[in-house]
Amino acid sequence: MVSMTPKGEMVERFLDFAARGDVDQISIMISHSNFLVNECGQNGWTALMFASRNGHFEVVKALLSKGCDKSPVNKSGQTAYDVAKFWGHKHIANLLANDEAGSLERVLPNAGPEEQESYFSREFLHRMSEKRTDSQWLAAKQSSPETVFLLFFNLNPLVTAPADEAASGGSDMKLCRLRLPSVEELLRRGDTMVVFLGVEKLPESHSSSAQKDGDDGLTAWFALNTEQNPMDHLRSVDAQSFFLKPPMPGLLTLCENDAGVLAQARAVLAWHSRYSFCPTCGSATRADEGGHKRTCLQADCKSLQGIHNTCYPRVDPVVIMLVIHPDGNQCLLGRKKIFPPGMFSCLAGFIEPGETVEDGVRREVQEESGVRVGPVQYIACQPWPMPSSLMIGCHAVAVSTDITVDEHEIEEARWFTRQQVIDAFVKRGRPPFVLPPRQAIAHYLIKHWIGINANL
Ligand SMILES: NC(=O)C1=CN([C@@H]2O[C@H](COP(=O)(O)OP(=O)(O)OC[C@H]3O[C@@H](n4cnc5c(N)ncnc54)[C@H](O)[C@@H]3O)[C@@H](O)[C@H]2O)C=CC1
Ligand SMILES: [Mg+2]
Ligand SMILES: [Mg+2]
Ligand SMILES: [Mg+2]
Ligand SMILES: [Zn+2]
Repeated sequence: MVSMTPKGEMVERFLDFAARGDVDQISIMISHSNFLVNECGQNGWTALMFASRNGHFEVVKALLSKGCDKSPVNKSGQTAYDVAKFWGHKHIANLLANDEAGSLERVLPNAGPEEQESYFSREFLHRMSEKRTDSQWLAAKQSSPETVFLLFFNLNPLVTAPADEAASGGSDMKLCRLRLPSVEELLRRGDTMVVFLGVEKLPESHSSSAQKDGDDGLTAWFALNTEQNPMDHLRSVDAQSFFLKPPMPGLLTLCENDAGVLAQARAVLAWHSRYSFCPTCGSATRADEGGHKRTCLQADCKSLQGIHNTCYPRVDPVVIMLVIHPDGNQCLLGRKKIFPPGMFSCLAGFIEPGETVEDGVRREVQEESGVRVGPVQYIACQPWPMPSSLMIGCHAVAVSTDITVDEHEIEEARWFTRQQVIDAFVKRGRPPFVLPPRQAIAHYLIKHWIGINANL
């Protein structure tokens, strides 16, 4: 074993405290030996990287307050920011990114924009997928008075309008959070689909004090769907509540938190309502794993051997793209017949088997508009729960400009100048077209293009 100098030992001890989140020890050691904040250990990691790896927000804050350098990279070329981002500690990544020169750009000079939160994407529950197979835990949660139930009737969620609906323009609708007494009767009915969504995220300071009596103190959420009007079976439900329909534009009126949980719940419930029979052999199936799996009841069915994606909720990838003219100053937008009058949006289409995102973008644009596309860059994505798409948003550069629309799909496609797009955003004079709603990723892709070019 290689023997260490006293300084080396001190550094390793310091890094260990950072990795374990011991903010008190970290502060004491820094007060004597400030140089420690920028030291790295034998594996090339600094204290900031260890704290970022393990999600120790307070340690990261303490290190930064002592002038710690955020730019060093480990042997894989990752900064503390990259480490935090990779392990999903968004709050730490944000803290580290608020910086004159973003470290991501230094390491990956061609990196795209920061991860973008979109409508339908906010995760305020912790999914706790490891509990889906714990039927005892799930049953206990289903009969707990703390548990929250969301109710859907034919995939339409039960909501309440905000008290000052006039002031909010009918937006910010809330999903009704029902408790056990309201839904007890529905839960007993065999035709109610039940899906475990997750548990409320706990503040970092949460201790294990709530764990007495075998209760873990976690508030679970479930989604229920019925295909028969459940109103007769509900108890003590707010008289103002109602089932929101149709999905478009109804689902776009929810508040941001609720849109996120709705996207998860509705996509899984829609899958159950469309896949009641086994896609492999046509037999009846049973919902398992808290509603995240369907198992065929036919003992010799192929779907029971190995892992089959037919047994799990589906997500359909869709590319959606803003195509930019070779002159850099115009973008291509199209309209479908079903769009509201005057609205133009980004072209979009389902990815086909064996296709990359880039090839999907090039094919769909050519099919729908006749325009040929060169470089494609990923920008952001959005779950789209109608019924269960994942919109993969890109910018793409055209290499030809003549338009021939596919009339089956698109009524009209046109190049719009940057000025026309800005006029549509600010609704100045008589804008040449209406933008898609702000909740749609198409809106963000267009806005992002305008932002990119703002100073040119
Ligand atoms: N969030 C947003 O900003 C926007 C979302 N969208 C969504 O993107 C989705 C796809 O866009 P489209 O232009 O309709 O796709 P598309 O251009 O591929 O054409 C739709 C046709 O593709 C076929 N298809 C292939 N795979 C399919 C699948 N897995 N599910 C259903 N149909 C499939 C069907 O024949 C369908 O009529 C739509 O569901 C739409 O709601 C579309 C535009 C904007
Ligand atoms: Mg399309
Ligand atoms: Mg298409
Ligand atoms: Mg298509
Ligand atoms: Zn089967």
